[in-house]
Amino acid sequence: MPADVPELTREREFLTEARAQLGRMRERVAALDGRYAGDRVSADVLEATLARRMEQLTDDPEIPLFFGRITARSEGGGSSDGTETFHIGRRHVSDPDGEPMVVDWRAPVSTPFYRATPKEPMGITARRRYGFARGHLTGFEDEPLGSADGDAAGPGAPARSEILEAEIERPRTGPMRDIVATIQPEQDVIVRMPLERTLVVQGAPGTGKTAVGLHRAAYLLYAHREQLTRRGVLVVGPNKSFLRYIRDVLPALGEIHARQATIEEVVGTHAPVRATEPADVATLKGDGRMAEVLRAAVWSHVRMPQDTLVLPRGSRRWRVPAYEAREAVEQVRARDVRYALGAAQLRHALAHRVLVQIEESGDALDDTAWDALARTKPVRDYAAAVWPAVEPRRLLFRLLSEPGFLAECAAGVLSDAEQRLLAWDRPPRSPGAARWTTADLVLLDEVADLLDRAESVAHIVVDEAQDLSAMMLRALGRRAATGSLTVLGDLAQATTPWAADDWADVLGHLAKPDGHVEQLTAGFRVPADVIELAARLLPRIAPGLEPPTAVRRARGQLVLTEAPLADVLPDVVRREGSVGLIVPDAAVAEVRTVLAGAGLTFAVVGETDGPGDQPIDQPDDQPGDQPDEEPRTEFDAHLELVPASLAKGLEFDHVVLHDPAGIVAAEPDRATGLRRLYVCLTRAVTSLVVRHDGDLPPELGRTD
Ligand SMILES: Nc1ncnc2c1ncn2[C@@H]1O[C@H](COP(=O)(O)OP(=O)(O)OP(=O)(O)O)[C@@H](O)[C@H]1O
Repeated sequence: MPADVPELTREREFLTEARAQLGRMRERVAALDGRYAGDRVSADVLEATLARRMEQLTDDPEIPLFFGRITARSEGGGSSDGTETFHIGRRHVSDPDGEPMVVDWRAPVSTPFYRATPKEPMGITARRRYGFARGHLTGFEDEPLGSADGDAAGPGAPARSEILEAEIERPRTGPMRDIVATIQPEQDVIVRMPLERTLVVQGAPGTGKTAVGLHRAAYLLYAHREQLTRRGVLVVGPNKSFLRYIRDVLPALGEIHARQATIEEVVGTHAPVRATEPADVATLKGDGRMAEVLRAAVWSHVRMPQDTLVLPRGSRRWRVPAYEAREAVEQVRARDVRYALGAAQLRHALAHRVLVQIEESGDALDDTAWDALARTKPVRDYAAAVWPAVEPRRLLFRLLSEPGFLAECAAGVLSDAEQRLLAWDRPPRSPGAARWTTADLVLLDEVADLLDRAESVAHIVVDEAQDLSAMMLRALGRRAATGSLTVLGDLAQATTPWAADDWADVLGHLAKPDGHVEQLTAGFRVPADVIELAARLLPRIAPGLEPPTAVRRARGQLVLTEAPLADVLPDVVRREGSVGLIVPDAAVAEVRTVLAGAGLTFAVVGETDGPGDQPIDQPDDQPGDQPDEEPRTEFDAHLELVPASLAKGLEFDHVVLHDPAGIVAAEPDRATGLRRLYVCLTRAVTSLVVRHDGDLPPELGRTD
């Protein structure tokens, strides 16, 4: 970094001034209040808007207000050399005249900060990056990119940036942080893709998929603020621990209006999950063919009318003969509407036939007569007998407990053996007594959508999407029916028996066949030596996929040892940065005792409840509820004990991987076991110790 002291002083003064202006903007917002709104509803709306603004303007002194600056050729205005500068930060700050002091990283003017190269300077002549330590400006680095008269600085790659490298190499602690200061060009292209685009981001471990997906959500919320806050943004992650791990990223970017949920929570409105089931049953329930079975089951309720509808009115009785009623049913069915809407339309179609007869008899009826006729008891009863109401739980209960009904609905779709697999061994007494599984909830969600169209949000970011079944993907796809999705995943990290092995299939199940696949290849997490070890599994678990190219300078420390855990840990735990001890799920209890015996303090991933479970768009208005000293999530601990099944998506500075053979053996088949091992091996940022009992999986090859 250059020791340009006067310039550094100027930048520090600018920072102080920008902070003061941000404070002024906050005060102005705080001085406004909902009382000035005309009525109660607009007062609530205004208050909520103000609360959001306040949140955005929160100036955490530890978080740099800006992290970069670009010098752009100016068209009129600007300084005497024909350029103007823009400081780029997490949020917009303006001076009392409304002139921007810091521009939001998402504003179009900021794009060249992320993407300009000496070859394609995008209208800027220089890029500056700032170094900060605990919110204090420590230095800056300049990179010339082109001349003021429009010439490129020359061919070649962007200059090496120490600040960028320091950020990438920084020791990891606590939950996930934003990467807004160092988003790379190929990542930025994904972040700023148009809202209408559904994307799949395939990338090896640590290539920044999660980070990119969250920054894309923040970008879209900025670029389409009104539409997205009104229609909603949903972030779907693999489990609650993972959601706790990422929950601070969007708020740090000033965004609090995104719901974060697991797939179980997304479909959980129908019933609670109360049971698990064998993998083959869950896999079959997740198969896309189940959608056909459920559709047949729902529509099997419609019966062709056999009787005349008789509607007494005054002294007369009006009749709709069965053949006319059948015609009405056929016409409604041909419209291909949702089942519940079809029922309403049938009532109206029957009522219409009566209405015509009454009018032909010379009776004058007013505008409300049609509706009123449709609501009469004879019409409702007749329609309900022909087109009965369907309740999702009752329907699934019948399918899983009545082999005859299942056979009727699954004919030509599921084999006899598959039908036997689906059927409950010991059916519960009633739908209310059923112990539903996650896969059942997804089926209930499909039924609910066959009855009544699910509401769509504007955008869904779904992480670890390779692990979702076809039916789960359909549940998400319909929630983005009028919106779009950002789908993040890595086929090599698939660990569910129903996982996808092709992104085109995933897009098909999401009903977004035109979505397209982007790849990220630069690995920001895993050091080269560790990648080399993990990549030995790739030919076996995902033959077509490449390992990431490590961008970390340090090759990392990799140790394979048979020493007891109690001997390995103390040395690792003394190091700077977070430590993750990944063990087979079944070994958690035993290892917990070892850790306690060694006098080590630790948290267990997956065991934190409470605040982390709340979707972040729910106002957290009892800040005093949690004792100060209580960690907000398990990720505030220095040492974390991680069951292998919860390691996905997480990272730690130092990882001790205990019993790789046990991790592989815990899965239903070897390929899934090796993929689980691949996930666990790729959590380390700086060092990895693999502790084994001389039984390393042979697929890891020679390790000496
Ligand atoms: N441009 C970047 N600058 C600095 N750090 C980055 C950048 N991109 C990603 N990272 C860091 O790399 C690490 C891995 O990122 P992330 O968890 O998003 O990867 P991933 O592809 O989702 O990994 P996995 O497949 O294991 O879930 C994180 O610490 C993230 O902050």
